[in-house]
Amino acid sequence: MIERLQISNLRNLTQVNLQSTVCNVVIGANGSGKTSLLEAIFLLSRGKSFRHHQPKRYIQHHQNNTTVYARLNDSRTLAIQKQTDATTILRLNQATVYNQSILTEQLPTLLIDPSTMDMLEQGSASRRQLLDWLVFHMKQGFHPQWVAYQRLLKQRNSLLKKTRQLTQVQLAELKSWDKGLSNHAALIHHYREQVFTEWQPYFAKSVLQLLPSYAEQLSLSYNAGYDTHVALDVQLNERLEQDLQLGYTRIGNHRADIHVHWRSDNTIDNQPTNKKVSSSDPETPSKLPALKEQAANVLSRGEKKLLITALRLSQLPLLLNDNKDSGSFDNSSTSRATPVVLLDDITAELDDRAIGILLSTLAQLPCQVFMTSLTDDIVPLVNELWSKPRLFHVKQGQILSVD
Ligand SMILES: Nc1ncnc2c1ncn2[C@@H]1O[C@H](COP(=O)(O)OP(=O)(O)OP(=O)(O)O)[C@@H](O)[C@H]1O
Repeated sequence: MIERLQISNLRNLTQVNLQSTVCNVVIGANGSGKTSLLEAIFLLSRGKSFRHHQPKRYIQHHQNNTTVYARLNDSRTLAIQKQTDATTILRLNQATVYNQSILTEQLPTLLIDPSTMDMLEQGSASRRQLLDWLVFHMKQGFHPQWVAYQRLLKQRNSLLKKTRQLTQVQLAELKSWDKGLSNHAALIHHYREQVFTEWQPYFAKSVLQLLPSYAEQLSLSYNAGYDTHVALDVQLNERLEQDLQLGYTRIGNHRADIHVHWRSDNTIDNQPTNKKVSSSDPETPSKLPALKEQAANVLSRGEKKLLITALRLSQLPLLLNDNKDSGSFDNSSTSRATPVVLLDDITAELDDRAIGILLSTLAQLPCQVFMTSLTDDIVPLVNELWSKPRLFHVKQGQILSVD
């Protein structure tokens, strides 16, 4: 859990130094700097912003760098400095580290913000990241495989981009990369599939809480991005001509996706397709044929937000149970940090009932929460759910603790 947070030169946050607790509520007007505070914590955890990829966008104007520092309740310290040319300096317990994943492991952050509310309609990347967030934190072997896969994929794509006609030497090189890709792909898929299977009952439970009328109708599916019954290199070889025309690799783990499906209830499956259904036909069965659709095509905008909240929220108890099972909530130096949940302006996104369910679920879990809000309407509920929440007011980049 973050106990002390220091930020310098991130957007309008020139110097922030605050002491945080389990639940932290940050209240301020539009443009005061609330989201920037969450952005800083996310940056420390993930090495990137959830708003802009280029550091010069979030580094304060006329400054060369931004720094975020956190001291956790077990005295571990984490720090990141991003410079305008994207140079990154990372520190764990004052020692320089060269891999962002080391900080990510120490500080798992889960973000629920307005921009993630479109993930059902967007391309697969944000949904894949949703699954990979869990896989990263639950399966230690995943990240090195993913890094190695990405490296080979990049090499392959740059070759495909360069030429449409491979020389013998290039072909031999490509085949050796494909072999490597195939080995990493099998493991990446294995980890993802395992975690996906464990996730499903948690997702069903969250849907039951947040979208009870859809409890029987919504289900998740995972698409590996290629046919997992055949080795990836065999498929890449078969598709080589197409990939050369496209200039990139069309199939593989980098194309994996998760989908939420909606299925009508009160239905029958296997309705003969040649049978005309008519309500006046005495032979017409009382139930209608089953309908299946992507949930995004059926749910209202508000329901989609609830669904995305259910997807996110369901990940936490799974991760926390996994931590317990793997014995990592002990005092050893390898113990995982408490997950930090970043809720940006949820009152603008969700109705009161959903906010109540979301917050009461979070209050029961061993996680830390930072939430932002335009008004203090949320405070009575927070006071009911958490024993000593901290309240902060933000004004033009100045953050003041209320208590
Ligand atoms: N690179 C930058 N340098 C300095 N200030 C910036 C930079 N980028 C954005 N800002 C300013 O930082 C302020 C804080 O923005 P932020 O998104 O954190 O506000 P917010 O409190 O979350 O607002 P809202 O409630 O409207 O979402 C804005 O006024 C914006 O103009």
